[in-house]
Amino acid sequence: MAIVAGVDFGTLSVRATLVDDGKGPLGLGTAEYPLRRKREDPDHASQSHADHLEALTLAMKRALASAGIDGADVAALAVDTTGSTVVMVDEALRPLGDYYLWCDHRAKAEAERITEVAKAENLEALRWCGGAYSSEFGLAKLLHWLRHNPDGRGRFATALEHCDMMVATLTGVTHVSQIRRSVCAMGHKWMWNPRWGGLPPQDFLSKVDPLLDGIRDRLGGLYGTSDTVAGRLSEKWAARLGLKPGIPVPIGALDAHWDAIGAGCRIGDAVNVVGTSTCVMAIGPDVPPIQGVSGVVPGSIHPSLVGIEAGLSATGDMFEAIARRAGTSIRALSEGLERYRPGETGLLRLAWDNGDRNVLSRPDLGGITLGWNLLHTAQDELFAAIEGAAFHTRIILERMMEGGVPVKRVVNAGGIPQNNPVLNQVYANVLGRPVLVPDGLPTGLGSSIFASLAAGSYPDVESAQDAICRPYRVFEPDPAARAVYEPLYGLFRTLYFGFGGAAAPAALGHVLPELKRLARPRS
Ligand SMILES: Nc1ncnc2c1ncn2[C@@H]1O[C@H](COP(=O)(O)OP(=O)(O)O)[C@@H](O)[C@H]1O
Ligand SMILES: O=C(CO)[C@@H](O)[C@@H](O)COP(=O)(O)O
Repeated sequence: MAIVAGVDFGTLSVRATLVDDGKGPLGLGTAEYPLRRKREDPDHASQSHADHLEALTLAMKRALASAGIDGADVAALAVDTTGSTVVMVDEALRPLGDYYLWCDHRAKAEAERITEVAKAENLEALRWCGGAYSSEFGLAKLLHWLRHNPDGRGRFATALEHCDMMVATLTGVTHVSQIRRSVCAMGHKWMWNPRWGGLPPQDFLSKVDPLLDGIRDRLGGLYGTSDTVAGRLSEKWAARLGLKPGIPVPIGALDAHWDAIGAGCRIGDAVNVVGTSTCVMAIGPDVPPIQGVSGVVPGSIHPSLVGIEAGLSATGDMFEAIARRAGTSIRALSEGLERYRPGETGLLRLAWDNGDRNVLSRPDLGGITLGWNLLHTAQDELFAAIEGAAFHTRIILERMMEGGVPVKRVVNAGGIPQNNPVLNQVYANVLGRPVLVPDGLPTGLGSSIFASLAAGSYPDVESAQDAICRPYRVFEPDPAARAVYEPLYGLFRTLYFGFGGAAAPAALGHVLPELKRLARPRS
């Protein structure tokens, strides 16, 4: 048994969790970093490598202090991050600018072009990412950068997912030829899959845009699952983090994937990782591609199973925006939420404030709240937004089940379910089934599980989960809520597919994009 460190880079902060892998969590440290957004361009969301590194140093220091242990006793370190969060680098892995964060939607035109050519070429990879390539995904972001940075192209060597850049930095990689890449990040966000020999063929990529000529080679490196050790903690980073040099660092992964493992995910479970956004995660031995579900990838969540990911592009940030607009905090606005009856507000809220990730894949949609009267409050809107996130999650879960993913248990993981019991109860009522919530789950527990595998404490994910995962608290559905939520869900579906443009006739699908177009500044 060993003490290990699990690092989890979220949207606004990094969390370092120290775990005794035979006993449980010892300490936690967090540190925030800025997210750069622009009111004049809501699609822009960026972060800097330097800010990430500074925050990691601080978070680890805080974690060691809170655990009261000597950093020299930490036997392994693992890192997960958001994604597709992409940075372009030169040959020595120096950033050529800031990261395009996962929620950056500047690459809409590039994503549409990739989807268009993929459809024309009948590219198999498109089916495995749900039938549309997203502006949240890496290839679109890379092409956007190439199109908009003609002066940087000469120094461009490759693009890296945040998890791969962190692992490369911490293990002292100084040249692109030594890069290790995460099958999880590259599989879900870059159409990498061993089924068709890795990335999509170069002639497809060149057809998308000649700026992508030769890109397949530039996205090389050793691709691996997270049970593979990527390297050893460098002297420099051991000194900075207060840890021992030479400890193993496994190949990284996307945050929600390891959060699912940390929440005890097994075959038959759907894990809703509810945080800034929501990722709905499941695993299976053999899963077909599912229309509208933006990723079915072997080895992503669990190294030897197929991982399925779908989600909502806004959740906690939508709640926070409701509180901010009302001049208050989410904590204050949440007080008294437990007094609401299902559907009491008379409001129906679509969680499209950051576009739709699944099942429509439409970043051009915007949030809707329907049913306002003159007496409604911000708290009413918050409750309706929680119900809306639950309805949207139900649409995704139903699509997954129709696609052949068995869902026997629903687990709520991520940061919000730990702090908002009302949300868990609403989810149980809307889904009409029990919702399990790991009791006292520290963010980063999943990351510790992969650190523990790298330390050699356990032979496989399941035995590490048995030792490390938390027991569940169960939220049972209230049968009386069903009478309200069933008809309300019917209305929600009508709105969702109506304004999402997928219903026939698609009479309303143009309304939200048109609102956005008219809001743009005129030249
Ligand atoms: N009590 C709460 N109820 C609802 N949302 C909350 C609450 N506390 C924090 N949030 C939201 O949770 C999000 C952060 O989620 P978390 O899972 O901690 O981080 P991340 O998504 O970065 O991994 C923020 O958008 C924040 O506004
Ligand atoms: O899309 C993924 C993972 O695939 C996430 O990184 C992204 O939704 C952001 O996650 P968080 O909401 O910060 O937990």
